[in-house]
Amino acid sequence: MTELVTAEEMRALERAAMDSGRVTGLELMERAGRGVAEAIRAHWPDARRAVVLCGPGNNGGDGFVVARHLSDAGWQVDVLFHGDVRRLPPDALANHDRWAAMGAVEPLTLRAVKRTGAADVLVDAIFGIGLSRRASGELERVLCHLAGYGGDRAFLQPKLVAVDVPSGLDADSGEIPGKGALEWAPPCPFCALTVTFHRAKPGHCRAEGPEHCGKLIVKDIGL
Ligand SMILES: NC(=O)C1=CN([C@@H]2O[C@H](COP(=O)(O)OP(=O)(O)OC[C@H]3O[C@@H](n4cnc5c(N)ncnc54)[C@H](O)[C@@H]3O)[C@@H](O)[C@H]2O)[C@@H](O)CC1
Ligand SMILES: [K+]
Repeated sequence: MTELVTAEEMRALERAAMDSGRVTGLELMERAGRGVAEAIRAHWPDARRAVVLCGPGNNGGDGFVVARHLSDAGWQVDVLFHGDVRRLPPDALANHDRWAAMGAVEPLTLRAVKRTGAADVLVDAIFGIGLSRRASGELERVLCHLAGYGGDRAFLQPKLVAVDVPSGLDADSGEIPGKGALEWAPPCPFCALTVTFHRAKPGHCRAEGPEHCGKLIVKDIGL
């Protein structure tokens, strides 16, 4: 079994690499997003339409990078964003702005996600290792829908790729914070593919992780 790193160890590795001046956060995000776009094009070679769901942090930042790389490869890409642009971390804001100069950014709502039926690929860039509690409100409704609430799992799962971690899954425990035992559809998508960075995290390999991750690809981002 190759070595696993926890979310905290990953953050420490990223911080050390940035503090050493070897790499910037923006370059790490570029490598991460580019790696996800490469994995998507390899997994869905005939696809040409993607919808990227971006959350309020750097996982969303990766999503904006993925959108730009797929668009540059000739894909038709729509981006749905949940959050306050003014509160995006700097690297995510920079990539939001780069994307916004080439494509639209629409609000991430359940209605907007349901309209994406024609997309070949749905990119989950809502939460990564920064998830700290159960998602609530519109995000919870979106994540339950992506989990197949109402019977759409067989339709949605083959299209879903998670950036770093399926949103709603704890990257260390592999649990879904706040998921009740009797819950039919957890607020966390079942994905065909998950693309993570540097090393797999414990949550990819234990508890509910494997079923929600699908095929796991680990991309080197030069840490
Ligand atoms: N330089 C870096 O830090 C890099 C980070 N990367 C990406 O950044 C991700 C981590 O980014 P962040 O630490 O910003 O966190 P996330 O983007 O995973 O989460 C976004 C934000 O959501 C908020 N949040 C947490 N749980 C929530 C909930 N239940 N409801 C609503 N909001 C909630 C938190 O404030 C968190 O900052 C990684 O998973 C990876 O995808 C990669 O780009 C590699 C480089
Ligand atoms: K994610």
